Amino acid sequence: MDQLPIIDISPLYSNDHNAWPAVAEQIDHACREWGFFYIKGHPISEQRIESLLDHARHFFALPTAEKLKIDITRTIHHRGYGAIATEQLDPDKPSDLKETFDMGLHLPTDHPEVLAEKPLRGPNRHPAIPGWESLMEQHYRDMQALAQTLLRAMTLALGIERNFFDKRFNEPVSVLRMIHYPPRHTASSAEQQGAGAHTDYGCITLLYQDTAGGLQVKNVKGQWIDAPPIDGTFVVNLGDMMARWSNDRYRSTPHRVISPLGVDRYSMPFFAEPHPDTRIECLPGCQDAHHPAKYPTTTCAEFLLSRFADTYAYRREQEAV
Ligand SMILES: O=C(O)CCC(=O)C(=O)O
Ligand SMILES: [Fe+2]
Repeated sequence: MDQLPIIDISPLYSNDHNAWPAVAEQIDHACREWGFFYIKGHPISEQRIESLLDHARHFFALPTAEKLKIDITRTIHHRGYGAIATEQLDPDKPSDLKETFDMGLHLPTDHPEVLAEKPLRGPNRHPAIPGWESLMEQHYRDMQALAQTLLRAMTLALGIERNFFDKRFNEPVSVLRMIHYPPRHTASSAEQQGAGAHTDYGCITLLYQDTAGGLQVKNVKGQWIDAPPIDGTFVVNLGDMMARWSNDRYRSTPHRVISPLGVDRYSMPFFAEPHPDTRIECLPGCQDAHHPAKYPTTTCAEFLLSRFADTYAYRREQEAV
């Protein structure tokens, strides 16, 4: 148990639907054993990734005042720039040494859900970098499609209808994030983590990481193991909402990022989450007389908001007033 599985998902993109069960079985196994795996054979091109990395380097190198024009803490929509130490994923450690850019499904200001001030709904806030907005919006759509392909494969093992997730991921609250981890300069500052130990909140996360390394995953024995960068892959992991949905058949596994020594690190997670009103209740195939439903029903938005409040001090303050 010291190496994460690597799953070739290219059969999911062939016309031969007989090829699906073998991939679905590998995914199901990885979700039960690890809650973490790599995928290769996905349709996101290397050229796309290079372009995203160029844009990320450009954006994070801007003066702080410029980045703060889209400060995430000054909007109710949870989009834009999060400065260093905005998040503290591990409450027992210093705040995270990272800066972030978040975007979601763009809903215009006259959309009924935005007018009604529904949490997590709203317009995106992009920096004024030529080509940025179209690149990011296209990548958001492509990552959403990739996530839904994986979810469709998961339905085979979960014993639910093939379009179960597709129906619930209409107008999703998925988030595409770019992260810059500045280097720590001495080995003695190991306490300072890029991202403190945490589990993800949502359903399924698809992570691109560059070549710097530093991502670690807790295995079932409680040991931290490296999840090193592997060319052409995404790291996939499940979050707490999927653990609840599946009645803990699938694991939401703790992970963290050790700040890189002497180099910058860039990563891009895509957090796939359903429509905010989706009821998160034990899937029919995940309960029986011996395994009753463990968790009360919640909704996607209710659950995510409660978890955000744990991570962001500014959100706790907003809720207190
Ligand atoms: O940057 C990474 O490699 C992981 C980030 C992460 O775990 C998160 O943002 O939830
Ligand atoms: Fe995470």
